[in-house]
Amino acid sequence: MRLENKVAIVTGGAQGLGKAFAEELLKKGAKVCICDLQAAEGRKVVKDWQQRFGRHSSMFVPCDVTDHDSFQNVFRTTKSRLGPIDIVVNNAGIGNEGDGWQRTIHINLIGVIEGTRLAVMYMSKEEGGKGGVVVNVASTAGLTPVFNTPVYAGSKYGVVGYTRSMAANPSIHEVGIRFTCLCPAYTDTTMFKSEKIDDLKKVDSNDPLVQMVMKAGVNTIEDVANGFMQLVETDNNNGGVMTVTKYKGIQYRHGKPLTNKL
Ligand SMILES: NC(=O)C1=CN([C@@H]2O[C@H](COP(=O)(O)OP(=O)(O)OC[C@H]3O[C@@H](n4cnc5c(N)ncnc54)[C@H](O)[C@@H]3O)[C@@H](O)[C@H]2O)C=CC1
Ligand SMILES: CCCCC/C=C\C=C\C(=O)C/C=C\C/C=C\CCCC(=O)O
Repeated sequence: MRLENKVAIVTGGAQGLGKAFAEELLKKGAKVCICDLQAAEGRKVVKDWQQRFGRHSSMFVPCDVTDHDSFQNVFRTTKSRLGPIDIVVNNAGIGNEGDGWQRTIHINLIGVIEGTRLAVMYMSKEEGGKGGVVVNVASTAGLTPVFNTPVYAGSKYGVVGYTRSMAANPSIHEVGIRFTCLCPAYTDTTMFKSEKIDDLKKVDSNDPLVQMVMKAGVNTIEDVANGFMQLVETDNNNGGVMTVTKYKGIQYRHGKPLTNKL
């Protein structure tokens, strides 16, 4: 897909991976709407982008992806201000495990399903849209057991299964949307830093969590953004599940993408 003048929505785009994904799209000439719970940060980021990429390059809409009306408003506003939507990146995610674990499922899995359904409503050729690509951000925790975060891992397994099943639709050519899944391993963002692995390492470098992180390595944000851009720009990867790990780089999992005909 050529990105010049394409219109993208990135959820959870005020910081971390979502912000980096949006910025890479802007560098290639796309127009981007980021949405996020963090309104002040989101507005600040967009103000900077408008100076660097042009006044009409980007916009921020406050949104909680667990709130249907608020999420639908993002799609409505993006279409009316930037034009028909081509790319949807369902990236917003959290890692609550104890009290509040249900919110992890609501944001990480139900929020992604909600965003994908809205993408189909706005982008499907069967609904008068232009087609395009959906990137659902899961994790390697959606492909391999992670003992310390079972709810988070369960939410991400759900994202992988849901996305692959959407891609397996026999009428995919009429829909005209590629459904893809991005699965990074540990990546150096606020979410990862909140795990305080370095502190844990000082106390006990044999701790099983420390061992797991050391084995997997820690991606830079740029490593993952490179994989993201490859997923978006490659036209024949419907159903593709891409992992990005420090020790093996960018790989497609589950063998070949389900169909390469879109
Ligand atoms: N950092 C890591 O090690 C990895 C992260 N991921 C996934 O990548 C995605 C992005 O994570 P990071 O950038 O690391 O995290 P982050 O915590 O830096 O950024 C997440 C963003 O999502 C927003 N957000 C959270 N809940 C929201 C909601 N209900 N509605 C709208 N926005 C909401 C936050 O305000 C924040 O701006 C997540 O889905 C995460 O699970 C996947 C693998 C590894
Ligand atoms: C309560 C959950 C908080 C965790 C949030 C912090 C970081 C998120 C990281 C991930 O999503 C990645 C998680 C696990 C990776 C696990 C193993 C990597 C193995 C890679 C491989 O097998 O190739």
